[in-house]
Amino acid sequence: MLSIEGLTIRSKAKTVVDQLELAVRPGEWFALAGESGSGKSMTASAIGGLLPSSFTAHGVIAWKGNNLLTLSAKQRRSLLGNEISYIFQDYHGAFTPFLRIGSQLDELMHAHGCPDRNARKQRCIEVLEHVQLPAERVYRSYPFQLSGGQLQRAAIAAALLLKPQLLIADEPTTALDTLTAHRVLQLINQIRMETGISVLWITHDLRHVRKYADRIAVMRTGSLVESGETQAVLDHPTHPYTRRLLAAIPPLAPNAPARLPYSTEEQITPERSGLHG
Ligand SMILES: Nc1ncnc2c1ncn2[C@@H]1O[C@H](COP(=O)(O)OP(=O)(O)OP(=O)(O)O)[C@@H](O)[C@H]1O
Repeated sequence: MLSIEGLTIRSKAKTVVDQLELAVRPGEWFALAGESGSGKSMTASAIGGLLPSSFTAHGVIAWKGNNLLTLSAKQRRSLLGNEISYIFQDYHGAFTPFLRIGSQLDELMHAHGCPDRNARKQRCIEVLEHVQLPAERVYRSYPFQLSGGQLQRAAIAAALLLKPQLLIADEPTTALDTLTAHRVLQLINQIRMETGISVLWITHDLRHVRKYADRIAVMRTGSLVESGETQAVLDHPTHPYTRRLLAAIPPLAPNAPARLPYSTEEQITPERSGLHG
């Protein structure tokens, strides 16, 4: 469905993603994991053409027979929302502060070619209900009248409004408390099962990966170190970096051992980490 081949992202100063290969299948939840700065968000941004202007992307991001890296600005605008949409850690950024949620959702549909006012309202209410919000009230609310968890749900509603086939969720729960985060992940999973949408989930936190992700790819300093079925990778990580990430998961009880043994003497050599240059 989405296939990334030989993706390299660089600025004049540095290469932040190096020859990345991965594919997201229809309907699956794919986790792209790795610690801060490993290049996950840059990869996610490249898919929608959202890279900072000082960076260029090379390679292929194949989607429905097109290389997304070669789309025109107009083609990209039509793709975003309609076929591929995003939710981000900073859910406040999804909405303009002083416009009601309803008018912002309405405008999004209007801009994407839905002229019928009643049909727009109906779809907005439907999608707000789908993310389990009190739809009519939220439709009339300003962003600042909602809690963080409600606002992230509204951002998910905005992302789903035009019925995309791929949802890119870039650290969507980092700014939420644990319980709210858990509920948001459950909601995304429920939506995935109901709609068949694929989820590309960017995360530095492996705690929830086992529960939600079908497959996982682990990145380190711009390169892929390991990928496969989630259970196989987490139960039998082949790369020391993956073992280190797993060992960093806080144990459930204060005196419980870490999830997997990890030797601090285990060196991560450039060859094993997949680093180039
Ligand atoms: N706007 C930017 N300008 C310059 N460098 C950037 C910019 N955004 C990210 N970088 C650099 O690109 C590299 C990859 O960053 P990226 O945000 O993709 O990592 P990440 O794995 O998503 O980490 P995080 O979870 O912290 O966002 C890092 O070295 C980072 O410093």
